[in-house]
Amino acid sequence: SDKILASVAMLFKSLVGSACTLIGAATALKFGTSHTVFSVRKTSLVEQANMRVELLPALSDNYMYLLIDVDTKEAAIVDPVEPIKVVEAVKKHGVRLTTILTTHHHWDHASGNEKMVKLIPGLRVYGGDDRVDALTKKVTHSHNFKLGSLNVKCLFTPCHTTGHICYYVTKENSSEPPAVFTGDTLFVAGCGKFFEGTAEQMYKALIEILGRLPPETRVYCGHEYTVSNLKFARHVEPDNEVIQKKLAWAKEKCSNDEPTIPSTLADEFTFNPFMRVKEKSVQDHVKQSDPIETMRSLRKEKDGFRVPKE
Ligand SMILES: C[C@@H](O)C(=O)SC[C@H](NC(=O)CC[C@H](N)C(=O)O)C(=O)NCC(=O)O
Repeated sequence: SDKILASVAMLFKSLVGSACTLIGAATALKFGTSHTVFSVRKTSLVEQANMRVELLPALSDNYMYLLIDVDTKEAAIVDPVEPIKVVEAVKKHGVRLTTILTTHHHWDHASGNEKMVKLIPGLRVYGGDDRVDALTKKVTHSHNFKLGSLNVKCLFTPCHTTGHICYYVTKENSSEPPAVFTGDTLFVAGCGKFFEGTAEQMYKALIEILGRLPPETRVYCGHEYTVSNLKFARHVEPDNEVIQKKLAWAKEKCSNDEPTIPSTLADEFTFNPFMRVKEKSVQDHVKQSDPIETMRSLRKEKDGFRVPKE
């Protein structure tokens, strides 16, 4: 069952450790031995007149997102790895869930799809990869569809996985910020590992696709990695005060088991080293002068980076 799956995942991740998990230990519940500690992260709601996004923490550091079109009460769920939590949220909001938006095929994002379609038959399951469970609609770059009165545009961002899709959500004639669900392509202050792709692809995804969306676009990513990502960002740019401030803010959020999400694209360009590969300070750190080589070197360095405990 998904409860057993979630428990195994949490046990695994608690042994490995993740930034927020460790910081949240002060308010954490303890399960099993004294070595397996994880926090109970809070849900939170981002409310706009046109759309609502409920952040649903899942496993130890994943996020699922319930996206609601306020006008029609139609909803979509992004990466529903814990289906029971999703059904509860759908009931709480009194919305009609029609759609699953899958960012990529990894189990911690897509393994809830089968159960989700059993619980709510008829769901449309979007994704960009044949490996996505219960897929009903395989999409490619720039595929557009409606969720009630909202427009959803699929952005193909291969690298973490070959079929990764980000979902960009807008509402016509709205002055409110759009949203982008970035899965494991873009994290707050970081990016996904290049499991199935290259630095060239991640450069295209971060700088040429996501980076060209409106700067005010809200970024909803797949994991709560902000604190550990910012510690790496600080290592890359020790003199960047924006990073220091954002890290202090993120630590505070995590110690209260609150999310550091959403961020905005404009903000990412100020503290995310992988979005700052054109900056001299970042290039100097990795002794490169080309943005793509900088991306490659940064990723290699972060893969071996030991996150300081403080
Ligand atoms: C297979 C699936 O679990 C993932 O790809 S998760 C995303 C991946 N996370 C990790 O490797 C876990 C370590 C992580 N650094 C942490 O802070 O806990 C990933 O792409 N991470 C990005 C990174 O920069 O490490």
